[in-house]
Amino acid sequence: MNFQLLDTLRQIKPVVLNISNFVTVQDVANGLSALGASPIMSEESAETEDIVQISQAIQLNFGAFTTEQVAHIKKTGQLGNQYQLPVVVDPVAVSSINYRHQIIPQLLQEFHADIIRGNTSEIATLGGFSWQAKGIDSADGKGDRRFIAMQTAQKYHCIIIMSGATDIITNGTAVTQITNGTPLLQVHVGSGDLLSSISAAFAAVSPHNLYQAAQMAALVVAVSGELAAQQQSTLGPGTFTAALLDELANINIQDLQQTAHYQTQEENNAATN
Ligand SMILES: Nc1ncnc2c1ncn2[C@@H]1O[C@H](COP(=O)(O)OP(=O)(O)OP(=O)(O)O)[C@@H](O)[C@H]1O
Ligand SMILES: Cc1ncsc1CCO
Ligand SMILES: [Mg+2]
Repeated sequence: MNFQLLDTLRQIKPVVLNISNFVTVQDVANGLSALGASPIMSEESAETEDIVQISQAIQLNFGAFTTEQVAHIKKTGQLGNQYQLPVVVDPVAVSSINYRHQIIPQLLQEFHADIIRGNTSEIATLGGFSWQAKGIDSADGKGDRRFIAMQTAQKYHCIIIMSGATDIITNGTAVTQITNGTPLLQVHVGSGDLLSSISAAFAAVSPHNLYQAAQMAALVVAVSGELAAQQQSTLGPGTFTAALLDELANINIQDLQQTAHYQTQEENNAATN
């Protein structure tokens, strides 16, 4: 785990281009900004290439798209690949809605996603596994989440972040499991979207080691949520939202080291298991 990436992110303040959904766009912008990155959002295809040229990473959220936005996402993803920026995809509700189940795998053929971040059912669906979902949320299911995440990473040649009470990060061979967090993150709509955008911010400052970027993104969100839930001022989902933003701004390497609960399995071991 490369904790130093947190300070690097704050020094560089990478510009992260987000195609966000209209539900969580402000959470994503404010969360990125609180952490120390520089968010920019856009819905206009005519300006996409200009914005890609001033960005250090791209996050494409498939939360609520129109036909025009599908074309915009495709163009942005392709330009991201062309300009060699890390591209993060969030396949919101791909498991629950047939239309998305058709469109999202197609989009993933049109450009390469470097990191895909989704909940268990979203990642399982992309990987070709079945897992119950309820709207935007994952539902209970039986299966080996670690195996599903690894297979999906191999299928898409990317890093997978499968979020949940335990976050699983994998490049297809090495695996990290993070058990930090709080059920309030699950209640807060958009904490997954925020994690996806923060993954892009870390990818921007660790472009040659996206696995480390994904590890840090998942750890920072989970630990910030856990510490926010412990604040005396946190009474429920409303106050949690404010406390989460404060924690994202205040969290430092020492907090992470003291609070982190994770296990890693490196490539050599993973290959034999
Ligand atoms: N039961 C839980 N306990 C602790 N942390 C959780 C729990 N469920 C989710 N989290 C944390 O919440 C964050 C978002 O993960 P989640 O799987 O809820 O994403 P999501 O379903 O895509 O969310 P959304 O669609 O609302 O953006 C992650 O940091 C994850 O660790
Ligand atoms: C609630 C909701 N509906 C479409 S996107 C979204 C936010 C989670 O991504
Ligand atoms: Mg989601």
